[in-house]
Amino acid sequence: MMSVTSIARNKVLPFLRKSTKMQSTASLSSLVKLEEKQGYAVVSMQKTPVNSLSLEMIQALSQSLIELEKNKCKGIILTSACPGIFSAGLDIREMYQPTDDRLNQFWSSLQTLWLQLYGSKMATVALINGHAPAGGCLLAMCCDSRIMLNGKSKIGLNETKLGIVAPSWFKDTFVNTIGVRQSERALQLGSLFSPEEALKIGLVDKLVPDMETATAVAEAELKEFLQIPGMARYLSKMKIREAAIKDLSETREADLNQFVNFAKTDAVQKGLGLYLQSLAKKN
Ligand SMILES: CCCCC/C=C\C/C=C\CC/C=C/CC(=O)SCCNC(=O)CCNC(=O)[C@H](O)C(C)(C)COP(=O)(O)OP(=O)(O)OC[C@H]1O[C@@H](n2cnc3c(N)ncnc32)[C@H](O)[C@@H]1OP(=O)(O)O
Repeated sequence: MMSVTSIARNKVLPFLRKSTKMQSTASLSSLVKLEEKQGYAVVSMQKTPVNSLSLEMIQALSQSLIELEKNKCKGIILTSACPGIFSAGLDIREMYQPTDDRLNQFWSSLQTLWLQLYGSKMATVALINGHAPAGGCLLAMCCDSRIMLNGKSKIGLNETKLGIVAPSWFKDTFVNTIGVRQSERALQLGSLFSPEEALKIGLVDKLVPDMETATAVAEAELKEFLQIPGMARYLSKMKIREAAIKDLSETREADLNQFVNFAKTDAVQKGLGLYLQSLAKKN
């Protein structure tokens, strides 16, 4: 007879059967630092300067989650070692003038990472210690709780500002976090929120004034989640998330084709080129 655990796993984790070509652990460890603490781990993204999510970075995060779950880790704090930046989101250079093979691997790896983190059995807290636009915001929203450092940083799904569209599973994650009306408005406008605004709409759960407080608050938050019986906590989380997870699990190929076709259109390529130029001009 199947246990509750295996039923849950079969129901929401079918993506784990699909393997993507992974880099060796050694070559990925320079991008993500894992610090094991008592009963949990701190996962620090350390791809300078802005933790952009390149193919290698996405795979490094995926690999870290696989290893932590294999080691029966119960919870993580996801944060950044890059000053002032949580993550600048997807590496725009991966989408600009790409080769077909790399673009396919890039998107497929991102799908896998989302399925892993959004559907993780571990308790997950994002310590957002800097900017978190687009894919950076997505990573944070995959966690169970978000603690953000107060200050000048911004968080949100700003895709439309780049002339691109957040895919359905980004939208689903957003809606599950802040609700339909706020998502509809913010997705269209590509809104980036200050920490205070993000707190007000429920995009983050707590603000902290400095890093020392941030670490203590993130640890306390994680411990609160870990005090709940693990299976009850996980299955409750899945009640909210499983429809979105099932949807992407069943439509990965179509979602990949839609992304690749969309990303390669002249309009998108032109928009991404101009956006990259505008980032470079800043410096
Ligand atoms: C029709 C139906 C369609 C259905 C839909 C189908 C498919 C969907 C298709 C597409 C969806 C794709 C989804 C994308 C989500 C994303 O994540 S897109 C990325 C969005 N990210 C951003 O807009 C952030 C851009 N960066 C910044 O705003 C700033 O860099 C910062 C994060 C606020 C930090 O500022 P700071 O001043 O500290 O640093 P710099 O700006 O000087 O940057 C340093 C350095 O890093 C480079 N860089 C920054 N961000 C990125 C990035 N995201 N990717 C790659 N490179 C980045 C920047 O260019 C600088 O480089 P340098 O000049 O060489 O030093």
